[in-house]
Amino acid sequence: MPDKTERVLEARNLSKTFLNGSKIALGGVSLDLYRGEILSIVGPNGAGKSTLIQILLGLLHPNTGSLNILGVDAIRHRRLIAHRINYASTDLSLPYSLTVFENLKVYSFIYNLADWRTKVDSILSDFGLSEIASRRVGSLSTGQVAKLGIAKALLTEPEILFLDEPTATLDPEVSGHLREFLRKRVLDTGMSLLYTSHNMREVERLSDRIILLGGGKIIKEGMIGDLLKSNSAADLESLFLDTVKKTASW
Ligand SMILES: Nc1ncnc2c1ncn2[C@@H]1O[C@H](COP(=O)(O)OP(=O)(O)OP(=O)(O)O)[C@@H](O)[C@H]1O
Repeated sequence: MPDKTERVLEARNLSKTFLNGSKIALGGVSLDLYRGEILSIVGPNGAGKSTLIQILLGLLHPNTGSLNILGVDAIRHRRLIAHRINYASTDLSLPYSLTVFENLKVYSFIYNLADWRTKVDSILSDFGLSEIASRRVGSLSTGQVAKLGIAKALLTEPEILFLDEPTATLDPEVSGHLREFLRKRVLDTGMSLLYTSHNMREVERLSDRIILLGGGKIIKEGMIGDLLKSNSAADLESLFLDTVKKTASW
């Protein structure tokens, strides 16, 4: 069982203003992620979700703040822990002329994986991708490409997986399977999952805890049951809409 009291990520006072932007994209966000936890970041368009995830991934440099990941200062020494983290997003494109199998093979080599064939076969089977292993990525549906992106990220068996809107392009049945798969993976391995989503029903079903961002700041955070109770909300969608309405000046 994962130790849900062990912090794997500790972000303090992260802020970001883009040079060409007129407003603050992220205004002093602090958050923790624990081992074996599923944390979702939700918020309206422009709330700062992508900016936050890109800072956590080291793709953007924050103007202020500190970031500790797996015990390492991840702003200064990310290379020390980069192999223990992975990421998938529908914005990340995979080589289109290669097949599903070739994509996973190439990434196994990039990741320098030992026993890559076993890992690729097992991930293909876990994701129900074996039957389309010889199809070129360019011929796949957007949902199949999204699944392959996540499969690719799991090849390295990361301790922390970041996902940017993982199920945005998936139909309800496929996103249901993916949710079950991710939850099982988290339970079996103690992986921590931090992801962004616009789908409140999905967030309710998958997350242990949520952070609601608005205008670059944390507006609400907590366990879903506690949040619904303390805000007398029937579900996350109504809590979200109510909160967005009250802070419409964003
Ligand atoms: N590269 C950039 N240059 C200038 N401004 C940016 C840049 N990236 C984001 N912003 C601005 O920062 C703010 C936060 O954007 P961000 O993309 O982080 O929000 P988001 O919550 O991910 O939105 P969405 O749900 O639409 O993806 C917005 O005002 C956006 O216009």
